[in-house]
Amino acid sequence: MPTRFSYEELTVMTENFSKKLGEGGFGSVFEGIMSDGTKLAVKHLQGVSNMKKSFLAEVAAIGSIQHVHLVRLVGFCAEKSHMLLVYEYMASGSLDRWIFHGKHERSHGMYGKESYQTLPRA
Ligand SMILES: Nc1ncnc2c1ncn2[C@@H]1O[C@H](COP(=O)(O)OP(=O)(O)OP(=O)(O)O)[C@@H](O)[C@H]1O
Repeated sequence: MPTRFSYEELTVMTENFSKKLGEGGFGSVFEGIMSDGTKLAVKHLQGVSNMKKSFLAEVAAIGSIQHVHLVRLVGFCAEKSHMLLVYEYMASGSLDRWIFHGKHERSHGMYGKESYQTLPRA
């Protein structure tokens, strides 16, 4: 099961949500670092404050999935109206970039060998 973090812990891990990685359909994603140095992606969900029950059910379902080709849900936070998801950090960027442009860009050598090798987990 994923770890339950307090909002305070995630605020510390993301240095007050200061490093934005991107923006998704449900809110912004921020870089976080755990005390052991592990990098994380913290997704701060917006407009879901009345969905706490479904949120927790989803977390339990997604949190039980572990697959080499899927980004792992490390933890979550559901505190008052704050709902956040904590994922392992993916260094290769957005999946759409790989789906729509990956082949073309790779063939032109825009990504290093290392990025190419991480493709199955991107
Ligand atoms: N695990 C991650 N590691 C690193 N960056 C991430 C991670 N998850 C998301 N991001 C960054 O945050 C951006 C938004 O991600 P998010 O998953 O919220 O959006 P999305 O897939 O575009 O849309 P949706 O919210 O509809 O799923 C991504 O494009 C990426 O740059």
